[in-house]
Amino acid sequence: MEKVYFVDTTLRDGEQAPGVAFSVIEKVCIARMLDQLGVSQIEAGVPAMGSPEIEAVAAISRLRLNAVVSTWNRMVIGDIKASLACGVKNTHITLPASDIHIKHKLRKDRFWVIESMRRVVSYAKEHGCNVTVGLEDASRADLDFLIQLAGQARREGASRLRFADTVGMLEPFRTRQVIELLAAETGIDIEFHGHNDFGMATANTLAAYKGGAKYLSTTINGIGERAGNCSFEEAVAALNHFEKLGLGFDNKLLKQLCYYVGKAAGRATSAVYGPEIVVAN
Ligand SMILES: CC(=O)SCCNC(=O)CCNC(=O)[C@H](O)C(C)(C)COP(=O)(O)OP(=O)(O)OC[C@H]1O[C@@H](n2cnc3c(N)ncnc32)[C@H](O)[C@@H]1OP(=O)(O)O
Ligand SMILES: CC(C)C(=O)C(=O)O
Repeated sequence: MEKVYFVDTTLRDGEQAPGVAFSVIEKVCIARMLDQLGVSQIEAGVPAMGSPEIEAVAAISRLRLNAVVSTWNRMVIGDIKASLACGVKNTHITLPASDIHIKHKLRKDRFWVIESMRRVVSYAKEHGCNVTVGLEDASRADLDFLIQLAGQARREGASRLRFADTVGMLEPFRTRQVIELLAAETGIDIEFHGHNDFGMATANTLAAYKGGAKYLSTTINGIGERAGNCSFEEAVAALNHFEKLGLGFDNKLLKQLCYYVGKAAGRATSAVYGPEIVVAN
Protein backbone atom coordinates (compact mmCIF):
# COMPACT_ATOMS: atom_id res chain seq x y z
CA MET A 1 0.00 0.00 0.00
CA GLU A 2 1.34 3.43 -0.99
CA LYS A 3 1.75 5.78 1.97
CA VAL A 4 -0.20 9.00 1.72
CA TYR A 5 0.65 12.38 3.26
CA PHE A 6 -1.88 15.13 3.91
CA VAL A 7 -0.73 18.70 3.39
CA ASP A 8 -3.33 20.82 5.11
CA THR A 9 -3.92 24.29 3.67
CA THR A 10 -6.93 25.38 5.78
CA LEU A 11 -4.90 28.29 7.13
CA ARG A 12 -3.73 29.45 3.68
CA ASP A 13 -6.10 28.50 0.84
CA GLY A 14 -8.92 27.94 3.35
CA GLU A 15 -8.59 31.52 4.43
CA GLN A 16 -8.83 32.63 0.79
CA ALA A 17 -12.49 31.57 0.85
CA PRO A 18 -14.71 34.63 0.49
CA GLY A 19 -15.38 36.24 3.85
CA VAL A 20 -13.03 34.05 5.90
CA ALA A 21 -10.43 35.64 8.19
CA PHE A 22 -9.21 33.61 11.14
CA SER A 23 -7.79 35.37 14.18
CA VAL A 24 -4.27 34.53 15.32
CA ILE A 25 -5.68 32.54 18.24
CA GLU A 26 -8.01 30.60 15.96
CA LYS A 27 -5.09 29.80 13.66
CA VAL A 28 -3.00 28.51 16.54
CA CYS A 29 -5.91 26.37 17.79
CA ILE A 30 -6.54 24.95 14.32
CA ALA A 31 -2.83 24.15 13.89
CA ARG A 32 -2.73 22.36 17.25
CA MET A 33 -5.80 20.29 16.41
CA LEU A 34 -4.48 19.42 12.94
CA ASP A 35 -1.25 18.27 14.53
CA GLN A 36 -3.08 16.22 17.15
CA LEU A 37 -5.08 14.66 14.35
CA GLY A 38 -1.85 13.65 12.62
CA VAL A 39 -1.70 15.55 9.34
CA SER A 40 1.81 15.49 7.85
CA GLN A 41 2.12 19.16 6.97
CA ILE A 42 0.43 22.44 7.84
CA GLU A 43 0.67 25.27 5.32
CA ALA A 44 0.46 27.97 7.97
CA GLY A 45 0.19 31.10 5.85
CA VAL A 46 1.81 33.72 3.64
CA PRO A 47 4.32 35.79 5.68
CA ALA A 48 4.73 38.23 2.76
CA MET A 49 1.25 39.52 3.67
CA GLY A 50 2.72 41.17 6.77
CA SER A 51 1.15 41.48 10.19
CA PRO A 52 -0.94 39.72 11.63
CA GLU A 53 -0.12 36.84 9.27
CA ILE A 54 3.52 36.92 10.44
CA GLU A 55 2.38 36.76 14.06
CA ALA A 56 0.25 33.68 13.37
CA VAL A 57 2.90 31.82 11.35
CA ALA A 58 5.62 32.60 13.91
CA ALA A 59 3.36 31.47 16.77
CA ILE A 60 2.57 28.20 14.98
CA SER A 61 6.24 27.63 14.21
CA ARG A 62 7.08 28.10 17.92
CA LEU A 63 4.64 25.32 18.88
CA ARG A 64 7.22 22.73 17.74
CA LEU A 65 4.53 20.50 16.29
CA ASN A 66 5.11 17.02 14.92
CA ALA A 67 3.65 18.19 11.61
CA VAL A 68 5.92 20.01 9.18
CA VAL A 69 5.00 23.71 9.27
CA SER A 70 5.41 25.43 5.92
CA THR A 71 4.73 28.78 4.30
CA TRP A 72 3.47 29.88 0.90
CA ASN A 73 5.80 32.12 -1.11
CA ARG A 74 5.98 33.74 -4.52
CA MET A 75 9.23 33.59 -6.52
CA VAL A 76 10.29 36.68 -4.64
CA ILE A 77 13.36 36.80 -2.36
CA GLY A 78 11.47 39.10 0.06
CA ASP A 79 8.84 36.36 0.53
CA ILE A 80 11.54 33.88 1.57
CA LYS A 81 13.06 36.43 3.94
CA ALA A 82 9.64 36.96 5.53
CA SER A 83 9.24 33.19 6.01
CA LEU A 84 12.69 32.86 7.55
CA ALA A 85 11.89 35.75 9.90
CA CYS A 86 8.93 33.68 11.18
CA GLY A 87 11.31 30.82 11.97
CA VAL A 88 9.99 28.65 9.13
CA LYS A 89 12.41 26.80 6.88
CA ASN A 90 9.90 24.72 4.93
CA THR A 91 9.15 27.03 2.06
CA HIS A 92 6.67 26.35 -0.69
CA ILE A 93 7.44 28.47 -3.75
CA THR A 94 4.74 28.95 -6.36
CA LEU A 95 5.40 29.64 -9.99
CA PRO A 96 2.90 30.35 -12.72
CA ALA A 97 2.87 27.36 -15.07
CA SER A 98 0.26 28.11 -17.72
CA ASP A 99 0.78 30.65 -20.48
CA ILE A 100 -2.50 32.24 -19.43
CA HIS A 101 -0.95 33.06 -16.05
CA ILE A 102 2.54 33.82 -17.34
CA LYS A 103 1.51 36.15 -20.15
CA HIS A 104 -1.82 37.58 -19.12
CA LYS A 105 -1.66 37.65 -15.32
CA LEU A 106 2.02 38.41 -14.75
CA ARG A 107 2.97 39.80 -18.19
CA LYS A 108 6.16 37.72 -18.27
CA ASP A 109 7.49 34.83 -20.35
CA ARG A 110 8.57 31.24 -19.77
CA PHE A 111 12.25 32.23 -19.59
CA TRP A 112 11.43 34.61 -16.69
CA VAL A 113 9.65 31.78 -14.85
CA ILE A 114 12.63 29.43 -15.13
CA GLU A 115 15.21 32.06 -14.20
CA SER A 116 13.17 33.41 -11.25
CA MET A 117 12.58 29.90 -9.97
CA ARG A 118 16.32 29.11 -10.13
CA ARG A 119 17.22 32.34 -8.35
CA VAL A 120 14.65 32.04 -5.55
CA VAL A 121 14.94 28.28 -5.00
CA SER A 122 18.72 28.55 -4.77
CA TYR A 123 18.39 31.50 -2.34
CA ALA A 124 16.07 29.44 -0.13
CA LYS A 125 18.36 26.40 -0.30
CA GLU A 126 21.41 28.54 0.58
CA HIS A 127 19.50 29.67 3.66
CA GLY A 128 18.88 26.12 4.81
CA CYS A 129 15.29 25.74 3.60
CA ASN A 130 13.55 22.62 2.47
CA VAL A 131 11.87 23.74 -0.75
CA THR A 132 8.78 22.45 -2.48
CA VAL A 133 7.73 24.00 -5.76
CA GLY A 134 4.16 24.65 -6.84
CA LEU A 135 2.94 24.80 -10.40
CA GLU A 136 0.02 27.20 -10.37
CA ASP A 137 -2.65 26.61 -13.00
CA ALA A 138 -0.80 23.42 -14.00
CA SER A 139 -4.00 21.90 -15.38
CA ARG A 140 -4.09 24.53 -18.16
CA ALA A 141 -0.35 24.45 -18.82
CA ASP A 142 1.61 22.93 -21.68
CA LEU A 143 2.72 19.46 -20.55
CA ASP A 144 6.21 19.74 -22.04
CA PHE A 145 6.74 22.97 -20.14
CA LEU A 146 5.53 21.33 -16.90
CA ILE A 147 8.07 18.55 -17.41
CA GLN A 148 10.79 21.13 -18.08
CA LEU A 149 9.87 23.07 -14.93
CA ALA A 150 9.74 19.91 -12.83
CA GLY A 151 13.18 18.81 -14.06
CA GLN A 152 14.67 22.24 -13.38
CA ALA A 153 13.07 22.41 -9.91
CA ARG A 154 14.49 19.02 -9.08
CA ARG A 155 17.97 20.01 -10.23
CA GLU A 156 17.77 23.14 -8.05
CA GLY A 157 17.03 20.93 -5.06
CA ALA A 158 13.23 21.05 -4.71
CA SER A 159 12.00 17.99 -2.86
CA ARG A 160 8.46 17.94 -4.22
CA LEU A 161 6.22 19.33 -6.92
CA ARG A 162 2.71 20.63 -6.24
CA PHE A 163 0.38 20.24 -9.20
CA ALA A 164 -2.35 22.85 -8.73
CA ASP A 165 -5.68 22.58 -10.50
CA THR A 166 -6.06 26.27 -9.70
CA VAL A 167 -9.38 26.92 -11.42
CA GLY A 168 -10.79 23.46 -10.81
CA MET A 169 -11.14 22.42 -14.42
CA LEU A 170 -9.89 18.85 -14.29
CA GLU A 171 -11.98 15.68 -14.22
CA PRO A 172 -10.75 12.43 -12.64
CA PHE A 173 -9.75 10.57 -15.85
CA ARG A 174 -7.57 13.42 -17.05
CA THR A 175 -6.19 13.96 -13.53
CA ARG A 176 -4.95 10.39 -13.25
CA GLN A 177 -3.47 10.48 -16.75
CA VAL A 178 -1.56 13.72 -16.25
CA ILE A 179 -0.24 12.82 -12.79
CA GLU A 180 0.91 9.40 -14.01
CA LEU A 181 2.70 11.01 -16.91
CA LEU A 182 4.37 13.68 -14.80
CA ALA A 183 5.47 11.14 -12.19
CA ALA A 184 6.91 8.85 -14.86
CA GLU A 185 8.68 11.64 -16.73
CA THR A 186 10.16 13.44 -13.72
CA GLY A 187 10.52 10.96 -10.84
CA ILE A 188 9.91 13.78 -8.37
CA ASP A 189 7.36 13.38 -5.52
CA ILE A 190 4.04 14.94 -6.50
CA GLU A 191 1.43 16.72 -4.39
CA PHE A 192 -2.03 17.32 -5.83
CA HIS A 193 -3.94 20.51 -5.00
CA GLY A 194 -7.49 20.53 -6.33
CA HIS A 195 -10.28 23.09 -6.44
CA ASN A 196 -13.97 22.30 -6.46
CA ASP A 197 -15.41 24.49 -9.22
CA PHE A 198 -17.07 21.51 -10.95
CA GLY A 199 -17.59 19.65 -7.66
CA MET A 200 -14.73 17.30 -8.51
CA ALA A 201 -12.04 18.19 -6.00
CA THR A 202 -12.38 14.97 -3.98
CA ALA A 203 -12.74 12.76 -7.07
CA ASN A 204 -9.73 14.42 -8.64
CA THR A 205 -7.70 14.00 -5.46
CA LEU A 206 -8.53 10.29 -5.37
CA ALA A 207 -7.58 10.02 -9.05
CA ALA A 208 -4.31 11.86 -8.41
CA TYR A 209 -3.50 9.40 -5.62
CA LYS A 210 -4.19 6.53 -7.99
CA GLY A 211 -1.94 8.22 -10.52
CA GLY A 212 0.97 8.35 -8.07
CA ALA A 213 0.57 11.57 -6.05
CA LYS A 214 1.64 10.65 -2.53
CA TYR A 215 0.96 14.11 -1.10
CA LEU A 216 -2.60 15.42 -1.05
CA SER A 217 -3.43 19.05 -0.38
CA THR A 218 -6.71 19.43 1.51
CA THR A 219 -8.62 21.76 3.82
CA ILE A 220 -10.97 21.11 6.70
CA ASN A 221 -14.58 21.32 5.46
CA GLY A 222 -13.17 21.90 1.95
CA ILE A 223 -13.03 25.64 2.48
CA GLY A 224 -10.91 27.55 -0.02
CA GLU A 225 -10.86 30.03 -2.83
CA ARG A 226 -14.15 30.28 -4.84
CA ALA A 227 -15.91 26.88 -4.64
CA GLY A 228 -13.27 25.59 -2.24
CA ASN A 229 -10.65 22.85 -2.11
CA CYS A 230 -10.69 19.10 -1.57
CA SER A 231 -12.07 18.46 1.90
CA PHE A 232 -9.77 16.48 4.18
CA GLU A 233 -12.62 14.48 5.70
CA GLU A 234 -14.03 13.54 2.29
CA ALA A 235 -10.59 12.54 1.00
CA VAL A 236 -9.94 10.36 4.06
CA ALA A 237 -13.38 8.70 3.78
CA ALA A 238 -12.91 8.13 0.03
CA LEU A 239 -9.39 6.69 0.41
CA ASN A 240 -10.56 4.39 3.18
CA HIS A 241 -13.64 3.24 1.30
CA PHE A 242 -12.35 2.91 -2.25
CA GLU A 243 -8.65 2.21 -1.68
CA LYS A 244 -8.98 0.39 1.65
CA LEU A 245 -6.16 2.50 3.10
CA GLY A 246 -7.33 2.19 6.69
CA LEU A 247 -6.26 5.75 7.53
CA GLY A 248 -6.79 5.81 11.26
CA PHE A 249 -7.63 9.43 11.99
CA ASP A 250 -9.51 9.97 15.27
CA ASN A 251 -13.11 10.59 14.19
CA LYS A 252 -14.09 12.37 17.39
CA LEU A 253 -11.23 14.82 17.08
CA LEU A 254 -11.87 15.29 13.37
CA LYS A 255 -15.50 16.11 14.07
CA GLN A 256 -14.45 18.68 16.70
CA LEU A 257 -12.01 20.21 14.24
CA CYS A 258 -14.68 20.40 11.50
CA TYR A 259 -17.01 22.20 13.91
CA TYR A 260 -14.30 24.52 15.15
CA VAL A 261 -13.21 25.51 11.63
CA GLY A 262 -16.85 25.84 10.54
CA LYS A 263 -17.57 28.17 13.42
CA ALA A 264 -14.41 30.23 12.93
CA ALA A 265 -15.12 30.49 9.20
CA GLY A 266 -18.84 31.14 9.63
CA ARG A 267 -19.62 28.17 7.39
CA ALA A 268 -21.61 24.93 7.49
CA THR A 269 -19.52 21.96 8.60
CA SER A 270 -18.64 19.13 6.24
CA ALA A 271 -21.41 17.04 4.73
CA VAL A 272 -19.55 13.96 5.96
CA TYR A 273 -20.64 14.84 9.47
CA GLY A 274 -24.32 15.45 8.87
CA PRO A 275 -26.66 18.36 8.65
CA GLU A 276 -25.71 20.46 11.69
CA ILE A 277 -25.04 24.03 10.74
CA VAL A 278 -22.52 26.11 12.65
CA VAL A 279 -23.34 29.78 12.70
CA ALA A 280 -20.71 32.44 13.35
CA ASN A 281 -20.88 34.44 16.57
C1 LIG B 1 -4.13 30.77 -6.70
C2 LIG B 1 -3.66 31.13 -5.33
O1 LIG B 1 -4.22 30.69 -4.39
S1 LIG B 1 -2.29 32.06 -5.21
C3 LIG B 1 -2.13 32.52 -3.52
C4 LIG B 1 -2.76 33.79 -3.39
N1 LIG B 1 -2.65 34.28 -2.05
C5 LIG B 1 -2.21 35.46 -1.85
O2 LIG B 1 -1.83 36.09 -2.80
C6 LIG B 1 -2.24 35.99 -0.46
C7 LIG B 1 -2.85 37.34 -0.44
N2 LIG B 1 -1.99 38.22 -1.20
C8 LIG B 1 -1.47 39.35 -0.69
O3 LIG B 1 -1.71 39.72 0.44
C9 LIG B 1 -0.58 40.15 -1.61
O4 LIG B 1 -0.87 39.80 -2.94
C10 LIG B 1 0.93 39.89 -1.32
C11 LIG B 1 1.26 40.37 0.08
C12 LIG B 1 1.30 38.39 -1.43
C13 LIG B 1 1.78 40.64 -2.32
O5 LIG B 1 1.38 41.98 -2.32
P1 LIG B 1 2.06 43.09 -3.29
O6 LIG B 1 3.53 42.99 -3.16
O7 LIG B 1 1.36 44.35 -3.02
O8 LIG B 1 1.78 42.63 -4.75
P2 LIG B 1 0.42 42.30 -5.51
O9 LIG B 1 -0.63 41.75 -4.65
O10 LIG B 1 0.09 43.41 -6.40
O11 LIG B 1 1.03 41.09 -6.33
C14 LIG B 1 1.43 41.20 -7.63
C15 LIG B 1 2.93 41.07 -7.75
O12 LIG B 1 3.30 39.75 -7.40
C16 LIG B 1 3.97 39.17 -8.52
N3 LIG B 1 3.70 37.74 -8.47
C17 LIG B 1 2.50 37.13 -8.37
N4 LIG B 1 2.68 35.80 -8.32
C18 LIG B 1 4.01 35.60 -8.38
C19 LIG B 1 4.81 34.44 -8.35
N5 LIG B 1 4.28 33.24 -8.24
N6 LIG B 1 6.15 34.60 -8.39
C20 LIG B 1 6.72 35.83 -8.48
N7 LIG B 1 6.01 36.96 -8.52
C21 LIG B 1 4.67 36.83 -8.47
C22 LIG B 1 3.41 39.88 -9.71
O13 LIG B 1 4.26 39.75 -10.82
C23 LIG B 1 3.33 41.30 -9.19
O14 LIG B 1 4.64 41.84 -9.24
P3 LIG B 1 4.88 43.41 -9.55
O15 LIG B 1 4.29 44.11 -8.37
O16 LIG B 1 6.37 43.48 -9.62
O17 LIG B 1 4.19 43.68 -10.82
C1 LIG C 1 -1.05 28.75 -5.47
C2 LIG C 1 -1.69 27.48 -5.24
C3 LIG C 1 -1.09 26.28 -4.74
C4 LIG C 1 -3.10 27.52 -5.20
O1 LIG C 1 -3.67 27.73 -4.20
C5 LIG C 1 -3.76 27.24 -6.43
O2 LIG C 1 -3.12 27.32 -7.47
O3 LIG C 1 -4.94 26.95 -6.39
